Amino acid sequence: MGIVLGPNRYGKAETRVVRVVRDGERHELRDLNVSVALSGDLDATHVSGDNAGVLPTDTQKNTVYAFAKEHGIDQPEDFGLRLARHFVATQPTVHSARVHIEQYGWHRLGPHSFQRDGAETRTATVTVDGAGEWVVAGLADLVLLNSTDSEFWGYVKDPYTTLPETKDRVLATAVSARWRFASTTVDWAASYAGVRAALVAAFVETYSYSLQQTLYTMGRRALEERPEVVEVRLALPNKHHLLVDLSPFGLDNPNEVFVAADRPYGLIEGTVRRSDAPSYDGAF
Ligand SMILES: O=c1[nH]c(=O)c2[nH]c(=O)[nH]c2[nH]1
Repeated sequence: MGIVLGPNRYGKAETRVVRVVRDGERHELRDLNVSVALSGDLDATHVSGDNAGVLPTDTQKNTVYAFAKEHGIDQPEDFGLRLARHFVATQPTVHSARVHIEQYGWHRLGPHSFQRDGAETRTATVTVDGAGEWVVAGLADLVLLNSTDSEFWGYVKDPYTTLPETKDRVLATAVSARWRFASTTVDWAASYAGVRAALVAAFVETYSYSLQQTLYTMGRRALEERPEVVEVRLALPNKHHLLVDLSPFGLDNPNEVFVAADRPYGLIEGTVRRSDAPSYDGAF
């Protein structure tokens, strides 16, 4: 009984590309997850390890980033067609290219501020104990992004530091916030809307030198605008957007094409509270 190679394909899956179009103050944002799968005359690499016909998946990923810069991203169908045609037209061994794209929706909060569609959750935690009644409201997975007005520099450099300083970066986070009330007689709906609006406004309006600074301004603004709230606890993952080096392809990249890295990520956590209202861990 003989053994033969059956159907096969290969490619780079889930290239996360974020394209910012900078039209002066007003930016546009495209956020895609691109998966490429190529097939054709690829028996040799499987059967004997001869890679002469293999376009590396790393090259496929680079092509996604380079095309995002050179041609921009308008409709995902057009972007997919451009990529798929390119692989089939330029690689003699590739007879079929399948490009699957997920586009994440964002809506505008300001000229260069955006909120990811969907995903957001409202939470409520109630505790009744010997010390009293406590209500903590919150939200999770509120994904926000500023495509400019964020710097990060002046930090410690030790022998293991490689991070370049930046005067202009993308700042993005998935806000997890929980806030404690002074009493149990509150207009919960109005309060929730007010705290949420304060958190979002502070994120959008803060010119940021660190996510830590943004965290503090968010908590502070919620407390300033909502007297019924005494303590805000925030957890802000730094959803890193890393600038892609397009110079090997003769392309510049003035903060336009980014890798949206999912892990590892910085996690910035902090409490902002009224000085006359001590934290009460039992409520959270
Ligand atoms: O806003 C930031 N805070 C940090 O502490 C940090 N660390 C890092 O690598 N990048 C960032 N960004």
